[in-house]
Amino acid sequence: MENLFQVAIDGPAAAGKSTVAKIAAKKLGFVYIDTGAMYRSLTYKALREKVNLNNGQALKELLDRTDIKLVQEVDGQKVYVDGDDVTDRIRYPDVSEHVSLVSSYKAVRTEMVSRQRKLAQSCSVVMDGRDIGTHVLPNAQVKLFLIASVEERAIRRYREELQKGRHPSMEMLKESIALRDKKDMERDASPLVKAADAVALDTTSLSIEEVVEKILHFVKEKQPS
Ligand SMILES: Nc1ncnc2c1ncn2[C@@H]1O[C@H](COP(=O)(O)OP(=O)(O)O)[C@@H](O)[C@H]1O
Ligand SMILES: Nc1ccn([C@@H]2O[C@H](COP(=O)(O)OP(=O)(O)O)[C@@H](O)[C@H]2O)c(=O)n1
Repeated sequence: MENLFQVAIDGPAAAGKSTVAKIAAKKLGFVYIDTGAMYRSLTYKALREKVNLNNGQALKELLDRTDIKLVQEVDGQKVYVDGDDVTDRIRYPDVSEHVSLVSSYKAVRTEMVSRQRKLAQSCSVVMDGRDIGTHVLPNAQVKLFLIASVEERAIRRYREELQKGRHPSMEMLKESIALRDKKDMERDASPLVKAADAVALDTTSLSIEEVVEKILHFVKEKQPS
């Protein structure tokens, strides 16, 4: 237990957190934990069950009867809600549009954080989100805060959407990314902010491989030889 290692990766939407976290975890033999997928899962279920998204207590009660599983499978990480594979569904625009509201409630966050800490109790992890370095894993040995210009982040999401056969408007993508960041930064309960001891990394002109290399370098520096 004492040798467990924690890498915390935070930052705004589409900065590349989950992409590099996934690759770094694989290279390190650590477990990758996508906390955004957990908030997205609750949002998806709340929309499906028509729960009032302005009622934090109702959302917390919904969470109490919701099983969320992050499972590493051969073809990538899958997300299951009450046994159903929702991996793709939780990335749809309706979920993206409402997830910042759902994740703004303290009662919801307290339960999510407790689940996230449990997941990190028995194995070394790379965990990404908005409050990992500041709140979920305050003692993580490596903390990174990934940033990139909003233009670059919109382009990255645009390319991703094209690959999925969708053709979104670049302006709308930019707007929705900027709006989600604003909501995440302005909420009262553990807002998106760089932890004082996190390293800020601007990935605007870095490749995925370069960012992963930097993460591995920081881990190596902190790992006892
Ligand atoms: N350094 C990078 N350079 C170029 N594209 C990147 C980089 N990092 C991530 N991407 C791409 O940007 C998109 C958003 O990345 P993602 O990991 O989903 O971001 P986040 O988890 O921060 O929201 C993905 O399509 C990913 O392949
Ligand atoms: N630790 C976390 C992770 C995500 N979230 C919320 O969940 C949303 C979706 O997170 P995500 O990581 O899937 O977002 P993307 O940047 O991948 O689109 C964020 O915009 C936050 O509102 C959070 O509040 N705290």
